[in-house]
Amino acid sequence: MAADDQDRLISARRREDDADASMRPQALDDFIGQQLLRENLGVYIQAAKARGNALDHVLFHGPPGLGKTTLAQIVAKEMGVGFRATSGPMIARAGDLAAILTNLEAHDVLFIDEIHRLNPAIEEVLYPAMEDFQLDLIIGEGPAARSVRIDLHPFTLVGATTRQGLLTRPLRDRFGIPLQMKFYEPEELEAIVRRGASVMGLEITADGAMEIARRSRGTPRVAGRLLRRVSDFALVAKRSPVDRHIADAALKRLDVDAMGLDAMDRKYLECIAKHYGGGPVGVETLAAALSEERDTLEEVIEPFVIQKGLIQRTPRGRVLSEAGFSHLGLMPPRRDAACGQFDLLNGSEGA
Ligand SMILES: Nc1ncnc2c1ncn2[C@@H]1O[C@H](COP(=O)(O)OP(=O)(O)OP(=O)(O)O)[C@@H](O)[C@H]1O
Ligand SMILES: [Mg+2]
Repeated sequence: MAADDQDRLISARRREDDADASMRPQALDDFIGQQLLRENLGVYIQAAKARGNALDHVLFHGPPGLGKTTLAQIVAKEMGVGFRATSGPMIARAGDLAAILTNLEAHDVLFIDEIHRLNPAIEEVLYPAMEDFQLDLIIGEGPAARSVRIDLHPFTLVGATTRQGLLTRPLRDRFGIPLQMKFYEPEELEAIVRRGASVMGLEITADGAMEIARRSRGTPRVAGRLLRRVSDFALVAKRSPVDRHIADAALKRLDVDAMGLDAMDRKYLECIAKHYGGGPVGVETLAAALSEERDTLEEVIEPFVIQKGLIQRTPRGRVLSEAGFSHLGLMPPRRDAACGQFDLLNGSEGA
């Protein structure tokens, strides 16, 4: 992991700090944004409760910081059941999973974060547990080994992943309710910023909240962090309420640009523009050039810059779009229509 990863607002590494926890909405109705997903989930929960069943297994997938963990907790609260949380890399042995599963009460939610990082041997144990609420365990070793079957209470597995593509097919297929999280609209983030400000007891104007919202990478976690930093600048500068000017000044000092890209995002775009003539360039090459992990590029940086149309992912690698060049203040090179390559006319240094 690169040294400057510590300074990033979001990263591939988990960071559920206390500040995050205090801002978590507690009920489906308090959860802002993801409207369709939220409405559908509400229906499934209501129906499961009406039937007296455990909710079917739910998989949340999408970029970091969009509210997967928050929604998992809300599912348990709305169902009125217990909540147990673990993560893929934390479950080292089949016995660990067995201990967790046998301790669940009827209809409980078991939350497995980073479920794409589950060890394959443990996934095998999970399949019958998810499908038939049964656990098949091998006890003992060698000729004395025998298998035992344990019945489990019906439970709901809630999985979260930033990389749906890395989930094995059999695991993915066992989730009755796969839900994709999307980046948030500025208006939704504005509401989240206002709500956060009121939790913090901070006065903020509508345009101040909107300024932070627009520059939050479509991500509530980023909005929360930017709000806390802006609040620090405002406090020290003795400025209240927080308005657009103080927000803008603070965000500039945090090196967050008008579109919400941070220094690392821009370094990524500049690398493609200046060292690879706008691409195509493979993700491994980029990761090496930037001294970043490939996962960080794919999970954290690329989803947002792709959504913004700044780069395109092609079979031959990443390509900076015209919008990407102009965001960097560079002239987009002329594209050779025949092969879809950029030619290195202006300013680009080439590889
Ligand atoms: N819709 C929302 N409304 C208000 N706050 C939100 C919303 N979604 C997320 N948050 C806040 O954003 C922060 C991050 O959310 P959460 O931890 O649920 O994200 P995540 O998708 O689980 O991220 P990761 O993939 O990194 O685990 C939390 O502080 C949470 O309170
Ligand atoms: Mg999470």
